[in-house]
Amino acid sequence: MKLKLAIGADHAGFRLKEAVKKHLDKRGIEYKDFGTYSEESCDYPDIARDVAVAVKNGEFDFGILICGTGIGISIAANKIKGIRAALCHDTFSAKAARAHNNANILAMGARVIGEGLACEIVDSFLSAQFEGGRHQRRVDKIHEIEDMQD
Ligand SMILES: O=C(CO)[C@H](O)[C@H](O)COP(=O)(O)O
Repeated sequence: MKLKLAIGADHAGFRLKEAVKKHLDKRGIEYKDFGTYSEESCDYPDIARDVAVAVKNGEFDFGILICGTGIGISIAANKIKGIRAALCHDTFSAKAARAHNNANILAMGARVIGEGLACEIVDSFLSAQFEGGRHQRRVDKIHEIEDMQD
């Protein structure tokens, strides 16, 4: 299956986003860059919203979001119904985020990890498969909680 990704970052994540894009280019993985496009200060919820909505609408298989810590941008993305954004700073968590949580967005903090590790985390996230079974039941329960808010 040919993957299509949505990628976005705030000003703090801009440089790491560019490094991850280069890595995706090398791997021949298609993506759309939702910005930001410079290190000029901006607000991470704006980027999180655009990427999360595009992933939720099925335009992309997965999203990648980067801010300084990865915290704000993942919190914001998780406000979109159907989004399971996972903040990962190690490859084990990135793999588990897909295998157990069926995460559809990977979030990272550019002020926390370097480019090499970030690219390995992206690879781990993209190569893992959701295992279903008991994990599906738990993911369903997450979305039941979401539905309680309507
Ligand atoms: O990590 C972040 C949110 O979780 C932001 O990137 C960070 O808060 C931006 O800070 P500043 O405006 O001081 O560069």
